[in-house]
Amino acid sequence: MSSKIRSLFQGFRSSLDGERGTSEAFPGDGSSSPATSTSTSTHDSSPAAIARRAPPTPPDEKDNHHHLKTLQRLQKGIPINPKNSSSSTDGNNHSHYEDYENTEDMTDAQQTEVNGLAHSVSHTLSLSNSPSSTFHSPVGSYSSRTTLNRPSGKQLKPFNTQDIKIVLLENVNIAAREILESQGYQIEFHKSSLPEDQLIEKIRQSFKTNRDVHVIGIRSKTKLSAKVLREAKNLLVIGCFCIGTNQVDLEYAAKHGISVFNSPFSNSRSVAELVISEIIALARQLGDRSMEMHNGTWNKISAKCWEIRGKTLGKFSFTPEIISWMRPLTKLLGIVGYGHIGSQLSVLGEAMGMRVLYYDVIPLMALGTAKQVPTLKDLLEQADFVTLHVPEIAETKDMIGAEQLAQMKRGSYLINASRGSVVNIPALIESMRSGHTAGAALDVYPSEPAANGDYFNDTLNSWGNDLRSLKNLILTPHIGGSTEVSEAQSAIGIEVGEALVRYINSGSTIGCVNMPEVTLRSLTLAEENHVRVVFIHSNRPGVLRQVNSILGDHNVDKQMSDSRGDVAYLMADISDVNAGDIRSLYESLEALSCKLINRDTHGNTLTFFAAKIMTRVLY
Ligand SMILES: NC(=O)C1=CN([C@@H]2O[C@H](COP(=O)(O)OP(=O)(O)OC[C@H]3O[C@@H](n4cnc5c(N)ncnc54)[C@H](O)[C@@H]3O)[C@@H](O)[C@H]2O)C=CC1
Ligand SMILES: O=C(O)C(=O)COP(=O)(O)O
Repeated sequence: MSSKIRSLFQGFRSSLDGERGTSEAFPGDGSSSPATSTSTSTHDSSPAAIARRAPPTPPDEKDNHHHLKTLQRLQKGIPINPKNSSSSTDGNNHSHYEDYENTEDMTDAQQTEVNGLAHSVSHTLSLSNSPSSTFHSPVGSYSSRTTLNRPSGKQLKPFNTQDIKIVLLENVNIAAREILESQGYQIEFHKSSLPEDQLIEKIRQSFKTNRDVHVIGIRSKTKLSAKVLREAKNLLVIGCFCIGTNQVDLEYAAKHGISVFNSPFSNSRSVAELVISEIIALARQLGDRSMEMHNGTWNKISAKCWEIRGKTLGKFSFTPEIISWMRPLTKLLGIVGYGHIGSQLSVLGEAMGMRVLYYDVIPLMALGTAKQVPTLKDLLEQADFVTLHVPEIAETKDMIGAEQLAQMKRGSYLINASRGSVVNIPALIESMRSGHTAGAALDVYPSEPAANGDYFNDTLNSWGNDLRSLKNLILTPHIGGSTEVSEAQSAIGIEVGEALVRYINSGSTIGCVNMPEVTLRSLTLAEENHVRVVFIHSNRPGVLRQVNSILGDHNVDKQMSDSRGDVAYLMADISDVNAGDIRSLYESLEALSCKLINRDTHGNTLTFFAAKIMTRVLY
């Protein structure tokens, strides 16, 4: 990368850092765009047509220079011409973007150009939104973003699901929609989430066919319970266009051969930055001062307002005793859950002069001078700010209740941007009313509305109005990951969109959260009579023997199999398969079952156990 490009990019980053404002649109936001649209791509997705497509030409530095210029102009609200942005420097363009505060308000075509620029810049310069993006990253998950742009081997096509039909909910970013449409898949797009009964109805009616949905794409609101999944008889895969996957019944999905993908860290930095802003805002009671000013009240006070940095020692030299005496004056940040978000926060907190302690259920390498503590209690007793970054699982439900709040120091603060179920809200209200907890910031709630509107009251959660009445309590509508244009939302769209395409077209489960991770190198164009078999089955003895006896009629070139709990995933590339063989191969695998002994409470019972969960043949 030339130094010119690098310095341009640095300028671009600092302009982002300095000028970014975030907001999120949902239905009810007055947007005039239709809430639902169905698009049927006219692309020819046959293997031959796909193979004919030329691989994309990588943009050269000149293009980067231009893209960066354009992005800088977008960030500054300077008009550019979406049809011919290369002429944007002449100052004579009439902007299609200038009135928009964010791309949620843009048309799809305008978002497309912005995302395209961002995607192109980030791919070409190998940029990451997150300085420590490889930390804890699952194999292949982040680097996989570039895979679709590489010239690859033969593009496979599912045998028994020719027309892939996708329902996208919760305003999934345009970047994802483009990736999926470019494959010729059909997409039904919805801006908001749907409650269970409506979702079931939607699945039943989608694409005017009977439950013919192959892919569902959601964010954090849509609950894909067993009841909902049971209706989606043809579902192959779920894309969670977010980090959390607690909204999906992962076990039910796996047992029915439905793979689930998420974006493990594309919005981690966005959450960490929001938390940093909240730490300062709580320490200075910014929320209250701002609210007072909005109501016309000037209330200049310094009582119970603090800096968060460590106390500087200035030019004087102090004895170690004095230094250790001064250390407690440094504000201590306590991070619960030191994963992608927690560890980002650790770096940012230290950069602002805070000391960092963290608690996690597994031993993790400390970044900087942060220290892991053995128990949650150790952390709660010492930290001035406690911030929660754990997943929603049984162990984290009500993790912070009355007992834990009492263990926290008097005058300390609590921040929750993980999941609403992690904090017992009535206990927090009590602790704040008593003055024990000096302030809190909540981004997530046990029940959250499916769309934007006047929903934050006692109807949704019984204590909604109690929360609204509390001082020094920052309430945000689950916006931790809500940044866009080359940041969280478009990055997530690209990452999950590409994972879905890889899964549908090649069966690869790399990055999957509920299946074993299995992949094989691509088939080449020269391998004409080769097909790929994906067989998801119960993890029981004897199944592989039966599968291999079916595959054995052909030549098994390569094979990989792995299991996760009760479910096993086998992928095999076999050759010498004529077009006419594909159906019988598929049907033999579909019919596969094996005999097992199941014991009931009264003794031994001989039963037949169906081994097959799902068969896919890709050719
Ligand atoms: N507010 C928002 O918009 C967003 C919220 N989130 C939430 O934040 C959560 C954390 O995200 P990441 O850092 O990316 O997840 P991660 O999986 O990278 O890290 C979670 C960490 O929590 C630890 N952990 C699990 N159970 C624990 C327990 N009982 N006690 C202590 N530590 C425990 C894990 O070992 C892991 O290190 C997500 O699961 C999601 O629910 C994520 C993104 C955006
Ligand atoms: O990524 C996550 O887990 C989040 O909580 C963000 O959710 P969202 O995409 O904003 O609904």
